[in-house]
Amino acid sequence: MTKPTILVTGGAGYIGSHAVLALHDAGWPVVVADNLSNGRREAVPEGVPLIEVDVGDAPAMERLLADHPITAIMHFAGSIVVPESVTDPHYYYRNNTVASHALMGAAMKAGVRHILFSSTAAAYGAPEKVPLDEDSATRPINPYGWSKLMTEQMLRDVAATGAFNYGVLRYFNVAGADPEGRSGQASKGATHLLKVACEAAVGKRTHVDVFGTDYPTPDGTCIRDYIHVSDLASAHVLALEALIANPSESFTLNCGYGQGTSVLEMLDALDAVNGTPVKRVLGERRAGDPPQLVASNRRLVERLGWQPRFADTATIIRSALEWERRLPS
Ligand SMILES: NC(=O)c1ccc[n+]([C@@H]2O[C@H](COP(=O)([O-])OP(=O)(O)OC[C@H]3O[C@@H](n4cnc5c(N)ncnc54)[C@H](O)[C@@H]3O)[C@@H](O)[C@H]2O)c1
Ligand SMILES: O=c1ccn([C@@H]2O[C@H](COP(=O)(O)OP(=O)(O)O[C@H]3O[C@H](CO)[C@@H](O)[C@H](O)[C@H]3O)[C@@H](O)[C@H]2O)c(=O)[nH]1
Repeated sequence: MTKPTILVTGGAGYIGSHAVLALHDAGWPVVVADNLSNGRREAVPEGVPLIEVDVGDAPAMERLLADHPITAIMHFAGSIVVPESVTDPHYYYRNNTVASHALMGAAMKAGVRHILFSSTAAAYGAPEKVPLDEDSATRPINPYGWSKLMTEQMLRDVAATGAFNYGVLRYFNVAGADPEGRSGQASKGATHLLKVACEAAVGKRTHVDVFGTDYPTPDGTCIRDYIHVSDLASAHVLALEALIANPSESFTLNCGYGQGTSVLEMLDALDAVNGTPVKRVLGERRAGDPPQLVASNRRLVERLGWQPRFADTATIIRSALEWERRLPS
């Protein structure tokens, strides 16, 4: 039986492109909507239509949804850098919350039945204890987290009217690259720890700054739960199948492995994989960083039957490093 067509917003970006690969590999017809503000045309596989459009442009999205028979939307498009959200909150609310509102309106007009949304561990703020389950308090400490949490709330309220069902996936720190080398993180001026560290490891940067060494953690640096992007992509395919199979049910699920790694542990692990140490410069804290974020993934595993394949930190690092070596400067 032919599978229904899925619209992937932000499908030319890092995580979205891996979801497109996972969908494509599993035989789902896909259409990508991306304004290429941080995405790359080459990240979209041949044969997958890429429509260059801003998801906040409601009339344009209505036209797109009239032109393509879309059953479900995976909504990745948005702005992603926590400290940037602190310096330019207005932009973050516009590109994340307001644009999602516009997309939702277009989806309702077109009768789209399912929406899967990229949310974030930043919704939990600076939790006192980890691991975090989905019922943990949501008190963001930066505008990025709020911009996503507000979108979650809109989805919840609109879905309650019966317009569609939704899945909210709260990703913890996404890292690594497609094991087959077809995609990876490629944006210029990247700020994510492993990406920056891999750039330093292959000589594209001189060093890695360690932002803060006085956090209340064992080695003083922030702890995060790094999840391989391809394991996250497979969670998306399972979540999509669940939304379609149970149209009256919506869900919110953490996506992480439940293992915390500090900044220094990550850099040590990279040095071990790479064989030569990357220069570290210990510095001040960065704005908006919570000390630790670690997921409980019990609900994701139980509800979707998710089985991660790349949870080993060295595996994540190896894939990121291989991708970085092949990526032109
Ligand atoms: N990377 C992480 O660790 C992480 C963690 C939690 C949540 N997320 C969320 O996952 C999603 C994807 O993140 P990513 O890391 O792949 O980032 P990315 O920047 O690589 O991908 C985002 C894509 O969306 C596009 N885009 C941005 N604004 C748009 C708009 N208004 N209209 C159309 N396209 C637009 C960009 O061009 C880009 O291709 C984001 O919503 C992000 O908030 C990421
Ligand atoms: O050059 C760097 C970059 C980062 N860090 C630290 O490394 C940790 C992780 O930072 P980063 O990789 O930038 O990710 P986060 O700020 O934790 O945010 C990511 O992870 C969140 C979920 O936890 C997502 O919501 C965000 O979109 C995504 O950018 C933080 O303690 C940073 O201070 C450094 O010390 N040096």
